Amino acid sequence: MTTTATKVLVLYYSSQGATAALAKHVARGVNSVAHTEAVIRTVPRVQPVIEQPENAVPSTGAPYCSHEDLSSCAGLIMGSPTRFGNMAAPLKYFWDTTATQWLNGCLINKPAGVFTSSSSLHGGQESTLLSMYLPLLHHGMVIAGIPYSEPCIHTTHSGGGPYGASHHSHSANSTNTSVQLTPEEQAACFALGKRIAMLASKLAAPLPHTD
Ligand SMILES: Cc1cc2nc3c(=O)[nH]c(=O)nc-3n(C[C@H](O)[C@H](O)[C@H](O)COP(=O)(O)O)c2cc1C
Repeated sequence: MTTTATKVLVLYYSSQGATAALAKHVARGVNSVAHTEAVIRTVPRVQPVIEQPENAVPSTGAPYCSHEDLSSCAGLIMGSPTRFGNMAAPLKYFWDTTATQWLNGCLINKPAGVFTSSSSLHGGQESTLLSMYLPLLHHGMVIAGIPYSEPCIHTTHSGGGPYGASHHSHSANSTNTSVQLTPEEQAACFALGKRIAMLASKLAAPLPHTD
């Protein structure tokens, strides 16, 4: 990570690996923009207190997101599995710890986008994407989806739409998720990452001086 790069936070939760696969392609899109770098972060599972709490550092995969990651990013792209048409509890729990960041306004005017994975095609991808917008709007972020100028949005037969990137994991039961993304799903992730990175670069640029 160079100190001059514009950082775009790719924040996701994934239990079976599909949303993690989407995050990699989103990050690829972010990194395709000059002087912009993806910072990939996850969040711990939420567990009942009678169970063993998570370790402070994950044994594999992306590091856990810190509040410093929020304040230092120039843009944010959030991904969650669809859980009953909504974002997964670990991400909601993370946002519930961000009252200080809401008060100090560290995310205001920064661009944000979202992505999801669901097992059924009409099982709530769009409602999940919209549910993820809510905390981002409360934090004052500028929401951006995927425009119809992207060919993948027209040709996809599974995930990807104007609300954000997505994946149809096809599993009949939620324990057998497919992480194989179609070319259109990959393209939608890339387009979303690239768009948020371009917006972050522009919005992070110093404003012209006026008297
Ligand atoms: C508690 C729970 C609720 C779920 N709710 C939905 C749902 O509403 N609609 C749907 O299509 N899939 C639902 N799923 C399936 C997951 O969204 C799907 O398997 C997804 O691809 C998992 O992503 P991951 O591999 O990143 O964990 C649910 C899974 C679980 C465990």
